Amino acid sequence: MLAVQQLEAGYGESVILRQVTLQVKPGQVVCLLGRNGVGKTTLMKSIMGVLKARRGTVTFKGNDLTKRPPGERAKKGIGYVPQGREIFPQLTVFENVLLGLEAAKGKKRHLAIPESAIAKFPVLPAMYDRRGGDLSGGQQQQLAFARALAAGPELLLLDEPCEGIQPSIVEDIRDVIRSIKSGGEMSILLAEQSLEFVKSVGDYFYIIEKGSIAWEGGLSDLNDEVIRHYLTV
Ligand SMILES: Nc1ncnc2c1ncn2[C@@H]1O[C@H](COP(=O)(O)OP(=O)(O)OP(=O)(O)O)[C@@H](O)[C@H]1O
Repeated sequence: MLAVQQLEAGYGESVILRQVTLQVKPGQVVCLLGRNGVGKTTLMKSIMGVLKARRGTVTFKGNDLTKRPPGERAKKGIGYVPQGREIFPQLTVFENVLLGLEAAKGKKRHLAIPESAIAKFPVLPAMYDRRGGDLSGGQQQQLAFARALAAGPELLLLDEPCEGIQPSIVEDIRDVIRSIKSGGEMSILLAEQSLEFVKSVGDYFYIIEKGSIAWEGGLSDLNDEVIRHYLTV
């Protein structure tokens, strides 16, 4: 479904990602692990097209999207929940969710937020008229998640969704990921620091070190030695 081949990306003079190759298959939850600053967010941005690839390719459902802008990737079915959430603080919760839908489907007169996106976050409708910026961090995370789901993506990029979030909302997010997974119709690429969390939802794991894939494997391969070697700080 998603194939990243030999990707190189960076900022200004500095090259951050080198020869990154990974795959996400239909229905899979694939996790990106790695210590702080190794390039997980840079990879997410490159897949979404927010950051241009310098070399290599990003292919989604057989289409080469490497040179395509983020809006076109969204229309093709890639949803993105960025690190730090990036909701619009001055807009209402409703408008924020609607923007996700518009981004992917184009402006239409009678856009309606799909029930399926909101049903996963039942706290949101009661907050529709509140400004996004007035929500707690956890509520904003749920809003960013719902905004991405509103577009009906086939692949969801989730960048550290649990970072700085209160435990009850982390549990909600875990439940949403599990329900998406059991639905089998969406794939997820998840960057997350919490090992406990990724182990509870992930099917396949990539560990990044200094901008390159240093290890990959299934849940049973992600043993204490691998964790000590690549992930312990
Ligand atoms: N806008 C930017 N301009 C220049 N350098 C950047 C920029 N964003 C990130 N970097 C650098 O790129 C490297 C990789 O950062 P990135 O945010 O991708 O790592 P990460 O694995 O997501 O880290 P974390 O887990 O802390 O979020 C870091 O050295 C960082 O300082």
